[in-house]
Amino acid sequence: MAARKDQWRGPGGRAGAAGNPEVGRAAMGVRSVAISACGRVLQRAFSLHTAHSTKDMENFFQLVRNIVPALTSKKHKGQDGRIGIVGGCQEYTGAPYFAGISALKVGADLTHVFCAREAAPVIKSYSPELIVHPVLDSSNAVEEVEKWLPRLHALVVGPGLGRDDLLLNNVRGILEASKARDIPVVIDADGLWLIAQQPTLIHSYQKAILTPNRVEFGRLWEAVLSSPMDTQSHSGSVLKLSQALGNITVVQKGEHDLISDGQQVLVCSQEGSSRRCGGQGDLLSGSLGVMAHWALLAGPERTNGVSPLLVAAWGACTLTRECNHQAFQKYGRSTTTTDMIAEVGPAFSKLFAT
Ligand SMILES: NC(=O)C1=CN([C@@H]2O[C@H](COP(=O)(O)OP(=O)(O)OC[C@H]3O[C@@H](n4cnc5c(N)ncnc54)[C@H](O)[C@@H]3O)[C@@H](O)[C@H]2O)[C@@H](O)CC1
Ligand SMILES: Nc1ncnc2c1ncn2[C@@H]1O[C@H](COP(=O)(O)OP(=O)(O)OP(=O)(O)O)[C@@H](O)[C@H]1O
Ligand SMILES: [Mg+2]
Repeated sequence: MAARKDQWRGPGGRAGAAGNPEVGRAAMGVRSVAISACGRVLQRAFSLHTAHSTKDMENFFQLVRNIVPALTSKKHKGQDGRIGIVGGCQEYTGAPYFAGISALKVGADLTHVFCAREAAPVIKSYSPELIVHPVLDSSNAVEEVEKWLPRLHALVVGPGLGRDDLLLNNVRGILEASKARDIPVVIDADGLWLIAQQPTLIHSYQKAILTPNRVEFGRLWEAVLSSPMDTQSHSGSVLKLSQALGNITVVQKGEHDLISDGQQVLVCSQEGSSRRCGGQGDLLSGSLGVMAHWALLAGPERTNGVSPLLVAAWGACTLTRECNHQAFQKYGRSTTTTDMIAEVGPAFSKLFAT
């Protein structure tokens, strides 16, 4: 049994070693692929869909490398990513910071955080690198954010947002405006709370990626599917939720990350660690914001026909878990998300250097 962030784990504190018996098991009509740390296919099961060859899947790291933009002296600031983070309230200032700084460390050029007024000075004080807009609880929040949308390549909605109705209402408007402009949106944390209240907000929007943890996944499931979840097949459940939401990309985080676009399910089992400090999901959503932009820019030709958002999600999951692994090697039980963020550069080079 995997440890949860808030779970007592007994003397020794070691993570349960047992693998998830369900991983790699295909639901009917699901192609499920588990990829090891070295990118080798561990298990595959096929039913209705045409398989990618084993070699294709071994090259999954290469697909991520293919979407990473070249560093050249010909570029100007902003070209490799201007990412917006929508979140940050009185209680939660760490989450939007983690998401924003992670996007920068992965390789975005600029990160804008749109947060509640009270949260802004705090978030600014963590880092001079984030551009912080204290607008999210203002009466004209949607217009204030909309002004920036033409300049943003992707939005990450939800880290540290909280569940205040005023903020959630404003985020509803921001999501509508982002969809109208065809901007990719990663929805995480309390952004998922909003989607569980109103799934139509995001239904069928092909540039949306949802990144629920297990509990957030359960909430979404209840909101959009009347049937009980199949606890025997997590990959089947992720596939089904994606389909019920109009084939948008869903990343279920956990001991193994399951990623689906309603057509197939990828499993990311990159070795992480048994340390489950809060904020790791924020690192993932921020990384995914920039990688989603890169993947869509690169297009399916660069991803061998695999959905660019699947490639981005697999890349961000692999990176987050590798950061966790590397930080844990150094700091063990005292590892925190800040330590993981310090590993983004080395981990990215190790996994995806071009
Ligand atoms: N430093 C910060 O500011 C942080 C703020 N955070 C924010 O805190 C707010 C609430 O986020 P929560 O994640 O607590 O969401 P919820 O309030 O929905 O709580 C989810 C609960 O589920 C538990 N859980 C997670 N994975 C589980 C699993 N696999 N099995 C069983 N239980 C599991 C968690 O421990 C948590 O208590 C969000 O706005 C989030 O962004 C978090 O991102 C953590 C860091
Ligand atoms: N049991 C586990 N073993 C290994 N890695 C895990 C485990 N659970 C989660 N992870 C990894 O941790 C990262 C964050 O997932 P998690 O479920 O902690 O998100 P979260 O609850 O949203 O985090 P946050 O505290 O930022 O809100 C993901 O990359 C996931 O792969
Ligand atoms: Mg979270």
